[in-house]
Amino acid sequence: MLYPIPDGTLSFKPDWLPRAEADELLAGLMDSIRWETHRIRMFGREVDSPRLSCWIGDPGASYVYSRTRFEPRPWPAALQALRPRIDAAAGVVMNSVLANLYRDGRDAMGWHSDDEPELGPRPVIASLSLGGTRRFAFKHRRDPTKKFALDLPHGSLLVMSGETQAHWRHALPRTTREVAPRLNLTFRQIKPNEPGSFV
Ligand SMILES: O=C(O)CCC(=O)C(=O)O
Ligand SMILES: [Fe+2]
Repeated sequence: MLYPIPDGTLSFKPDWLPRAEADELLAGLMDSIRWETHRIRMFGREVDSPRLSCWIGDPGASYVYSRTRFEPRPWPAALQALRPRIDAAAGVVMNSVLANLYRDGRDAMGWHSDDEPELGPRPVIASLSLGGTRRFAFKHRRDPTKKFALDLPHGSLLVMSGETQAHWRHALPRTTREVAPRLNLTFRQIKPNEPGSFV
């Protein structure tokens, strides 16, 4: 269903993936993804990102993030099987996914927009959440008084499209609450011919 916001397009399905399937996918991906600590640039310094990650995609779908180029790892079978349903829900064909594992409430992601050149203008990003519910926050880029947040439960799908990345930043803040580990998958379409990417 549409989640109305100014200057962007969000669609949110809290129970997109049936419970049993979400449970099975979470367990399978915990084991089959090669989790690593990505290095990111913060205030001009390289630091470990506060989460585990893996860049997965079709050959050639490489991605520059925080000035580091990531070559994609191959799709685990369980994710490969899910691709047609993600594509159908998002209305575009995805060729890559950033997997993030937030081990506890101290793991987080800072404010950013997914506006890298290789995503092209008005990117469609489909975010599937598995595991512990965490709060996902939005803040308008020009008017920080415009802000909101939504809880992303196990099996939910959030699709960000239209002008969302151009006008909003988003973050997954830390929390002091007891939270179960959370696995998030942001499916993307890398455009091989956009400046910034290489094939
Ligand atoms: O974990 C999340 O829900 C957000 C991840 C995210 O923003 C990203 O991968 O770009
Ligand atoms: Fe993001």
